[in-house]
Amino acid sequence: MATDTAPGTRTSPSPASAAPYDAVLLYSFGGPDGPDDVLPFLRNVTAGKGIPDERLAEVAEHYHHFGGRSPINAQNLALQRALVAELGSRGLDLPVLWGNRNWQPYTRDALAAAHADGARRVVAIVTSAYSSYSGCRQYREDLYGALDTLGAEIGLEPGEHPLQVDKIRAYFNHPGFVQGNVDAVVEAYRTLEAEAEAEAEADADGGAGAAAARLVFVTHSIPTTMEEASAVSGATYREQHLDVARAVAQAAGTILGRTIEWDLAYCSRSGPPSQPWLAPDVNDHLTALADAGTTAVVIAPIGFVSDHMEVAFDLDTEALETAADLGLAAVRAATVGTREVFVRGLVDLVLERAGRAREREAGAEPTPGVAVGDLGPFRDVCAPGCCRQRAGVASGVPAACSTDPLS
Ligand SMILES: CC1=C(CCC(=O)O)c2cc3nc(cc4[nH]c(cc5[nH]c(cc1n2)c(C)c5CCC(=O)O)c(CCC(=O)O)c4C)C(CCC(=O)O)=C3C
Ligand SMILES: [Fe+2]
Repeated sequence: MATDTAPGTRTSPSPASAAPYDAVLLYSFGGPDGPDDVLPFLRNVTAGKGIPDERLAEVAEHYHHFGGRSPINAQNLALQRALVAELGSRGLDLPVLWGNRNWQPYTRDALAAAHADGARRVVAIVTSAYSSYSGCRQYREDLYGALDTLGAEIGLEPGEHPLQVDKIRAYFNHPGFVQGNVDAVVEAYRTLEAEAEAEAEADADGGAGAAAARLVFVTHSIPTTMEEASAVSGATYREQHLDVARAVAQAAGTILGRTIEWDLAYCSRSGPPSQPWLAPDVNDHLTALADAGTTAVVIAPIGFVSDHMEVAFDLDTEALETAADLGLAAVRAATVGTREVFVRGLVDLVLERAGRAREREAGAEPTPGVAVGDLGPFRDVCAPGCCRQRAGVASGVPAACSTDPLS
C-alpha cells in the first residue's frame, strides 16, 4: 500500500471533535481557602438543610485542624490543568473553566467568563462520580440558579439562559474511574505488604495479615430517604457503589493473584441522630472487623474523586486512628485525583457526550457509552424525578440537564 509516511513515523491523529461544545466546566463543591472563609462557607453549604449547630461547630474544627483551608481547591486546580493537557494532546484547545457551588470561584462567575469569551454550549464535568441528590440533582439545581442569575443580569426573560450547559453522565462505572481505583487499591496492598515485611524483619511475629488484608471501600453517607430517591436513575447510590466495589475488588484480586474479601462502609454522616443515614460508619465497621479477627485492612475511598476534607479528616485522621487503636494494620488507598487513566477517561466522556449530542441533533440513534460492571451507562440527560431528596416529592426547584427542569 502506498504511503507518504516513512515506516515508524507517527502522523498526528486528526483531532476528535468536541463540537457542539465550545467550553468545558469543571464543576465542583468548593471549600474554604483560609480560617476566615470557614464559617461563611459552611453557611453556604448548609443553608436550609437543618444541620444541627453542634455538627457545624464540629465540622468547622475539622477545617481549622488544617489551617482553615480545604485541600479541594488545589486539587481542582490540578485537575483543571490535567484536563487542559489531555485535551491539548488530542489537538483540542477547548477552554476548561472551574466553578464551584459553595465557594469561589463560583459557577456564575465561571459561566459569565465563558459567555464573555463567546461560549454558548458548555459541557460540565461534576466532581462527583455517583448519582444521588448530593452528587447529581443538587449540582443541577445550583447550575440552573447560576444560569438564571446570569440571564437576569443581561436582561433575558426569567427561565431564558444565555448558555446551554450539558453534563457528562454519572461516571462511577466508566472504565477510567474504575481502573484508577483498581490501580490505587493494588498500590495500597503493595504498601501494606512492604510495611509488614519491614516489621517482620524487626520483630518476628509481624506481618502475618497483610496478604489477607480485607478491603474496606468507603463513601459519603447520605440519608436513607435520599438513597431511596436515587433509585430513579436505575440503581441506587448504594447499588452504584456496590457495582464499582465488586469490579475493583475482582480486578485488583486478579492482579494480586488472590481473592479479596471486601465490604462497603460510610463516613461523614451529619444531620440529626434521629434521621437514618446509610451505615455502617467506617469506624464502627473497623471495630467489628477487629473483633472478628481481622488484622489488616486497605481503606479505599471510592466515593470521592480526590483527597478533600472528608478523606483528609474522616479517613486519614479519624479512621486511621481507630485502626491504630484496634491494632489493625491499615493503609488508605489513593483517590483517582489526577491519575492519567482517570483524566483520559474524563476527556473520553466529554467527547462521547459531544458525539451523542451531534447524533441526537442530526436525528440519529446515539452511540451507547462504555461501562464496566452490571449496571450499564447512566443517562446523559436526567429523567423526570431523578435524584430528588425524597422519593415522590418534587422540590419545586428547577434543575438543569434534565428533560423536565421542574420534575
Ligand atoms: C454524597 C456526598 C458527597 C460526594 C459527592 C460530591 O463530591 O459532591 C459530598 C461531598 C462533599 N461534601 C463536602 C462538605 C460538606 N458536606 C456537608 C453536608 C452533606 N454532604 C452530603 C453528601 C455528600 N457530600 C450530605 C447528604 C450532607 C448533609 C447536608 C446536605 O444535604 O447537603 C457539609 C455540612 C456539614 C456536615 O453536615 O458535614 C460539608 C461542609 C465537600 C467539601 C470537602 C472539602 O471542603 O474538602 C465535598 C466534596
Ligand atoms: Fe440524576
